[in-house]
Amino acid sequence: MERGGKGHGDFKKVIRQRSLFPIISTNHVMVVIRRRRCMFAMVAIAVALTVVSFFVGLFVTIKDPFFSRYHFSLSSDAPAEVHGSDVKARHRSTNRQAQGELRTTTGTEKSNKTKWSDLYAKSNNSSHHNSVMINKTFFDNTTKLNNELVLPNILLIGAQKAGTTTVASWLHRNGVCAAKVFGDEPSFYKKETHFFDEFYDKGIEYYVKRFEHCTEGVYHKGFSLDATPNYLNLARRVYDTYSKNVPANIMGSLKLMVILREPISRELSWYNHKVDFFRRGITAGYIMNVSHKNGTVKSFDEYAEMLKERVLNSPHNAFGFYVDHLRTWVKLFDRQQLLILSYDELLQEPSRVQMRIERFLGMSIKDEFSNANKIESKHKVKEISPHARKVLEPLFREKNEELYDFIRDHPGPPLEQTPFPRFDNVVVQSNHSRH
Ligand SMILES: Nc1ncnc2c1ncn2[C@@H]1O[C@H](COP(=O)(O)OS(=O)(=O)O)[C@@H](OP(=O)(O)O)[C@H]1O
Repeated sequence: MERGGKGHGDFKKVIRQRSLFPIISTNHVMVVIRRRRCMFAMVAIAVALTVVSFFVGLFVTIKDPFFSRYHFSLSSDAPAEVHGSDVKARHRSTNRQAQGELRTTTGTEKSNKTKWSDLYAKSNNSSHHNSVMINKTFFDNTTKLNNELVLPNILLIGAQKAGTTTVASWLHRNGVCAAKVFGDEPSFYKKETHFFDEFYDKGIEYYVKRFEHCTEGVYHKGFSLDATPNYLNLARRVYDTYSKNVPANIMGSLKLMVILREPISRELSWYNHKVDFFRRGITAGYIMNVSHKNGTVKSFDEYAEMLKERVLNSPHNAFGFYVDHLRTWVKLFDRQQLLILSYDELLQEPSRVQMRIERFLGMSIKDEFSNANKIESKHKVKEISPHARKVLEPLFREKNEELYDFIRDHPGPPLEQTPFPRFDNVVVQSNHSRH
């Protein structure tokens, strides 16, 4: 049926007729059209590829200075473990990202499955000693820090009175960069910056000032150390500061170390420290609780009674409740970043502690520990009385048990002592009689 105008059949016919004239057939036209479509598609793909490669190129150019400036530490290639927290899961994914970047950069690194033992074996190879990064990264362009941020990449977080001065000075003597001491500040700032406990409010610039010289190249290990033992209960602040200011892959190579000492003996050592300072006329607030109101010095028995009250009133501040603090660290940081050391081993077999630290950091040190920060005073209390023990043992017993379980259930780097020695199996008193 015709509806006015030409029907569909007529239209085809016209095309066919027109196509016959002068040279090309309809089939030819269709083929040409198809080829053109093909060509358009190919041109479109080519344009798209060009655009994509342009942006990839731009991205790599922007990132390139970053790659060339940083040496990635072995630990950024380490498998991350997650113990169920969101933060840790995020950390793991960023670690994977770092591994991806590392492979892109060098094309030679191993996959996620690289074993820690392999990494340690690699780190024994001298060519790897220098490949440990300095935590140095681009900072917010609006800061006045030359667009660089330098934070220490080893934190010795405690415990107070557990031989931290000995370990820190050994590392400093052997090429690990120490914090800068300004003007007439006391020299202990070289070891302990107290940023996270005392000067946190001063902001990151304050911390950076202490370590910015550590990029000068004279520190052949590429390591810088803050050994403030008061950080033990400040994991959250450390995590917040590093995670805000340092790329996740570099943050993953932060090395954390802690030395644990039997808590009652640690308290005795801290008591002796404070009494010594008090007798020398130093009256900082934290020292005053070793004295009575009339200015006489408390005995350790009296001090133990007071300590018990304080710990029960504010358990989260008790340094001797190691397990509580370690739980937080391990929630926020990868367990493989944290090396737990034993004071008793430091006392009895220092060379083994040295070996653990060397392997954990990936460096080799010929020098040995010397015995630092030992108080020599005729007033020093050397033995824990039965009374003080009776007061303090019940306070720490349960937490000690939790600690052993925790360390067993959360295995650390392979170089860590396993099993961790129970405090009640080892000599409880300090090194007084041994050195
Ligand atoms: N090599 C070695 N082996 C065993 N014990 C050692 C060693 N070096 C230091 N010490 C003892 O550790 C105590 C001081 O620890 P810290 O340096 O961490 O103290 S501080 O928190 O920095 O004030 C202090 O303990 P006490 O003597 O019991 O008070 C030091 O004597």
